[in-house]
Amino acid sequence: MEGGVDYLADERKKAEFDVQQMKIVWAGSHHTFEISDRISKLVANDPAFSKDERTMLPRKELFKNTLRKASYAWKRINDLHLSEEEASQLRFYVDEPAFTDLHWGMFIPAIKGQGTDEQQKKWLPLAYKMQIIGCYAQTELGHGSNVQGLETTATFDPQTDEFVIHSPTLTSSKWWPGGLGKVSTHGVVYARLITDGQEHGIHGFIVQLRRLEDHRPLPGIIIGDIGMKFGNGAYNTMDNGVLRFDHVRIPRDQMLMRVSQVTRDGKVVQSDVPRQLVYGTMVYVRQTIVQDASCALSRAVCIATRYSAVRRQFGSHNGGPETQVIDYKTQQSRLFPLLASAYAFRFVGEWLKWLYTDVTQRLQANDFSTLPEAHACTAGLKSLTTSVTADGIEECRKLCGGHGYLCTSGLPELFAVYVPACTYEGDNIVLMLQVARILMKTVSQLGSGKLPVGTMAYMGRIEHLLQYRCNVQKAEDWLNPAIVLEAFEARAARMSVSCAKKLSKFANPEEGFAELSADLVEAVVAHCQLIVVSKFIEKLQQDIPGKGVKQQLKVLCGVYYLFLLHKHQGDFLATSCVTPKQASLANDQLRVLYSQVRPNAIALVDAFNYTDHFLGSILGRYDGNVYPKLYEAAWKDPLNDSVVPDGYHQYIRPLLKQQRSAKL
Ligand SMILES: CCCCCCCC/C=C\CCCCCC(=O)SCCNC(=O)CCNC(=O)[C@H](O)C(C)(C)COP(=O)(O)OP(=O)(O)OC[C@H]1O[C@@H](n2cnc3c(N)ncnc32)[C@H](O)[C@@H]1OP(=O)(O)O
Ligand SMILES: Cc1cc2nc3c(=O)[nH]c(=O)nc-3n(C[C@H](O)[C@H](O)[C@H](O)COP(=O)(O)OP(=O)(O)OC[C@H]3O[C@@H](n4cnc5c(N)ncnc54)[C@H](O)[C@@H]3O)c2cc1C
Repeated sequence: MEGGVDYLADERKKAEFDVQQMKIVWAGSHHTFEISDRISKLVANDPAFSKDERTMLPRKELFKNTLRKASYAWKRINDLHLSEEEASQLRFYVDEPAFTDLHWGMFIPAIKGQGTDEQQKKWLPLAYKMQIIGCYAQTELGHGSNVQGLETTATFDPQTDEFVIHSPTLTSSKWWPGGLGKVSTHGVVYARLITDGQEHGIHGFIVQLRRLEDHRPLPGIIIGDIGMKFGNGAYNTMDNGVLRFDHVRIPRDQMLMRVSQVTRDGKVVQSDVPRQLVYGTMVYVRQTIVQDASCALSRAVCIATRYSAVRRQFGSHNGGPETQVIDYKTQQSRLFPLLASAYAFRFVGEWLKWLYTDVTQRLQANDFSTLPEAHACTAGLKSLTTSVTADGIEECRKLCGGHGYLCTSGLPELFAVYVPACTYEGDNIVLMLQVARILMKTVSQLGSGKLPVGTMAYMGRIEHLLQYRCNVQKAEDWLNPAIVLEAFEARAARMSVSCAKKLSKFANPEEGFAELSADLVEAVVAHCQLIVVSKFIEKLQQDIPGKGVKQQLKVLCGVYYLFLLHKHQGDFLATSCVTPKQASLANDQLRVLYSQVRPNAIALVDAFNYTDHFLGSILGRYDGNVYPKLYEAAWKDPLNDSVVPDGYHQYIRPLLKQQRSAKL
């Protein structure tokens, strides 16, 4: 803090709860708090990880700088003998998208999830030591969402016991994989398996792309970066790549063979694991993306909340200070639901991580029963949380007024880095439609005696939910979690049943599904919101120590669900889950909760425990010393290097001269 002055000190004194305990709740445990606190400070205090000039660097310099940081980070990880968990926290706090994200986040998980024990033994040690660097090369120029439509071929040649990897068309060029453009030596490449003239669907293959000696592409491989992306700095630190194969040969044992094997004589043998495991890496990453959503949203909310307490406009009485913009009810009604959503996503992310771990353990024991639930939850929650987060970051920018538009606010870059999360790892609408299929299947099986499980279990009480009447009579009734859960369950169930009824009127179900897809997406949103609300409520049933901590979380949970109820009151009214009077009472209660959040708002964002380095925002500085720092930063812009700009003599002077002579 500059000169030890904390301009937000008065705000911090207002807190009605133990912030240190809330930090532990946010982190998930004492252990994770200790690691993230120590590692974030380690990164923040190391000038080699500075981010100050990132948005001003030309692409080549920006990229080289990312390589420098990634290599330095790797050195620190080794020098300090960091554990896997600490190393991953270090990469997180370096806060710069890089090839390492895909190496650790997709290449290694793909080999772990789809490789046989033998393949894992061969490739993982090399990858763990970064003696090879890998990417996840699935998407092509012509197809991303439709994985079955990929065109790259892997044709088995029994003569040589090899696969021939080939890009038969321009549209079969791999396009987008992160780390591919300039760095990766290897890729898990997804291709259409062909043996003996027959197609056997999409499979993953480990393919070496560049020579380890001089980094040049191997024969038959064309490889490069796909070009600048949205925003300054932002995701341009990543070398998203293009890749073409001209009959590139790899040994047979480089097909990832956990799901299917190709024998020496070219026979395809299916294991007893489901084919969908080929998509397993995507399930894993979607789960991490939900956790990442709470990080990105909390970061934007932290900036907007602190700045809203610093910023004053209007309302001065007798020469006194003007009103802090955070005290405007409209500001609160835009900001506090996002604050509550950040907490909600944190807890649902925690739960999803548990679900994923559980599914993985079951898969190892050949129990595949929970795979559809894992697919539905990761797909649906990835879509819901990334959409809300992307919109939320932009809302936070607006909440910061004009200064939010400056790169030094940190918000434009955060938005630009974050917004592709709505597209990568599955376009949000495409994924919602996957969940819609599962929902419709669940509804259609309701009469069959097969009870729905997991997050769909509420559908098992369909009779009751279709007859349900909400019995809220006064505003405080909306603080009763049981009432809220039933209202959300009834809304989700009724929307699904309504879609299923309409669907049954179509002779061709696929045509019906396409025709009703917009309604189906709305039903999926209702279902996923129910999951988030229910996991928040479950969290509150745990023992949460610390003065006032649980109470604050109750308030935030209330803000989260009552805001959703208010925003989607059309759904709740149209499905007769609430009456107009009850919806109005919900909104009354929401306003009460906003006023309870207000004194705690700064402490609630302090609980994220973000360093100023990580936040990367003058508006979000911990000490609230915004104006002098904004003023200082302006002078550091390269445009201010000279008083008279380059180009003056060429363009401005002749213009001014011409106007003067015209006047004369
Ligand atoms: C703090 C943590 C920090 C970490 C931060 C992480 C952030 C990372 C940051 C940056 C990294 C960015 C990485 C981005 C990488 C990528 O984008 S990789 C490419 C991702 N591509 C996609 O996601 C493609 C999306 N498309 C698909 O997933 C599928 O093609 C499809 C599901 C849309 C359709 O597939 P299709 O084969 O046509 O399937 P269907 O016929 O519809 O379904 C057949 C059955 O399979 C079930 N199913 C589908 N997918 C899965 C799955 N993933 N898992 C399990 N099961 C699945 C589906 O329900 C059907 O089941 P039934 O037969 O029972 O009906
Ligand atoms: C920053 C970034 C990083 C990426 N990294 C990687 C990577 O490392 N490896 C990799 O393999 N890929 C990567 N990708 C690719 C990414 O996974 C795909 O772009 C993504 O899956 C979306 O597919 P698409 O581009 O084919 O979109 P499209 O499917 O072409 O989507 C276009 C539009 O069509 C709509 N649409 C498509 N199908 C349907 C349907 N059935 N019903 C209704 N609407 C539909 C979509 O909603 C969307 O509005 C990355 C992408 C980005 C942006």
